[in-house]
Amino acid sequence: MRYISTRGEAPVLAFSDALLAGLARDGGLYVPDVFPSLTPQEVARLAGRPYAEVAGKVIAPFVDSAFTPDVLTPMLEEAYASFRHPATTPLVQIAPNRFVLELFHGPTLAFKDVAMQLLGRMMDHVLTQRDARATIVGATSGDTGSAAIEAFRGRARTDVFILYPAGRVSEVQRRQMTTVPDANVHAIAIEGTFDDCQAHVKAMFNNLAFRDRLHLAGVNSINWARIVAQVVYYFVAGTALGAPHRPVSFVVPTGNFGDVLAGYVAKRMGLPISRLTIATNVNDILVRTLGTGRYETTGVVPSSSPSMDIQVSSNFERLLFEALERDAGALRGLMAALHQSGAFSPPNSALEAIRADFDAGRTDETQTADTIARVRRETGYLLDPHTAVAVSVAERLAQDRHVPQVVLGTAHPAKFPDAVERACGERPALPPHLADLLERPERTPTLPNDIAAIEAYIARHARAAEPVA
Ligand SMILES: Cc1ncc(COP(=O)(O)O)c(C=O)c1O
Ligand SMILES: N[C@@H](CCOP(=O)(O)O)C(=O)O
Repeated sequence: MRYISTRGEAPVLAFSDALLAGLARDGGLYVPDVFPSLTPQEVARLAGRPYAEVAGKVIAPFVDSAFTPDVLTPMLEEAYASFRHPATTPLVQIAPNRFVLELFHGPTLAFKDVAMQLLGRMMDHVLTQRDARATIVGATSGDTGSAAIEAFRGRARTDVFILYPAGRVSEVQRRQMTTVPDANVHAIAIEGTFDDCQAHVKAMFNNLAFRDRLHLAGVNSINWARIVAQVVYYFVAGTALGAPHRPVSFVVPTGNFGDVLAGYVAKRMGLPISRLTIATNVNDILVRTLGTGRYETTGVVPSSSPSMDIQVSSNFERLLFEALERDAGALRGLMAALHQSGAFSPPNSALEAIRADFDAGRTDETQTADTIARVRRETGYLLDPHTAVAVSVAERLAQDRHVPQVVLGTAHPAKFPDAVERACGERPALPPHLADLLERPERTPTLPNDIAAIEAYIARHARAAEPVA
């Protein structure tokens, strides 16, 4: 399997190189040159198998010789042993034919742990093989940052620098990043939005001299390995509900488009997915795009589901690339328009291709709070605000009642205690391993929303930085 850039002008890479590369050198995102597929018999054999075993079968076609089964299998077993639920990602029924796929039983209580626990181990393995070091730079609206810090803390070959928007993440999310004492961890508050943080990360990758001098690597979902690891739970849930013998639909709380893109990859690999529904909060650029045909950024509005307060959805580029039938030149044109004017209009054929697989719906703040309160009252189940956004969209969809509908449960409600308490009067408690989080000392510099200041800070603290030539 080789990896090509969506913009068509970067070197073609093997998996291990794409793993360390982050953004492609032409500013694009790496994708496999072909999507591997599983036969219906192979899909059927995944039903009821342990999570790590399913992960081995789904991930194997994407990796290279650095991850032979004798390396990958123990790595997967170790990664998912860190989850607090024996099923790793259990399904919980909340209504007739509607299920929540709980993805938040990992160490930092959000779905990001599923991929990050593996990514940390994979990167360490490749860096050790090469006797190399890397400087990880990432942007977070709250959850990627804590998951990355947890996965990389204390690792000798990596320093991790996470940019988060000051004042725009929950207190629990911030403290999960700022209370980690390991010297290789740097959680940096930026006076801006998540979109600003993500733009700075991309700018650092596009500054080739800086990138090479610091040996930059990325752990956001610009990294293809993140997507692959997330494909696994679609197969786990789909086969538990009858695939390949019957189709399943998924409703996905969406921001940067990594999670729902993983569902699309699962479908391309042979999982019978009927519909993939993009669920957004009031930051609804993707809903507007599917509705009007125009992708147009507006200002980010803070919400009770802050991890989805995103306007520039990185992985939408990967879907557009497919919808444009892999025409990298056409994609470069759309991305140039986005850069110049903050908007673009994909051709009708691409929009139709997207609408053939995807629906989209938006949930406002009142609907989110009402959904948390009502579902708690009627079923006893406590939703976090991100999952509530998707449950609300799911309830309003015209749904084929013969197709099971799975809502991705992306975070534990205790990560957002204020929003949950405002909605339903109950304050969810943190699990025992985080019980004293609010008492732990914090360490977090604040930097201006300025790429020069950020690069200077990272260059000063990164152990992998080569001297300036
Ligand atoms: C809790 C939670 N739900 C949903 C999302 C949206 O996921 P994605 O960015 O993959 O679309 C995020 C952030 O990524 C998140 O942290
Ligand atoms: N919601 C995310 C934003 C970054 O998304 P990623 O999947 O590209 O890492 C977060 O919690 O940080």
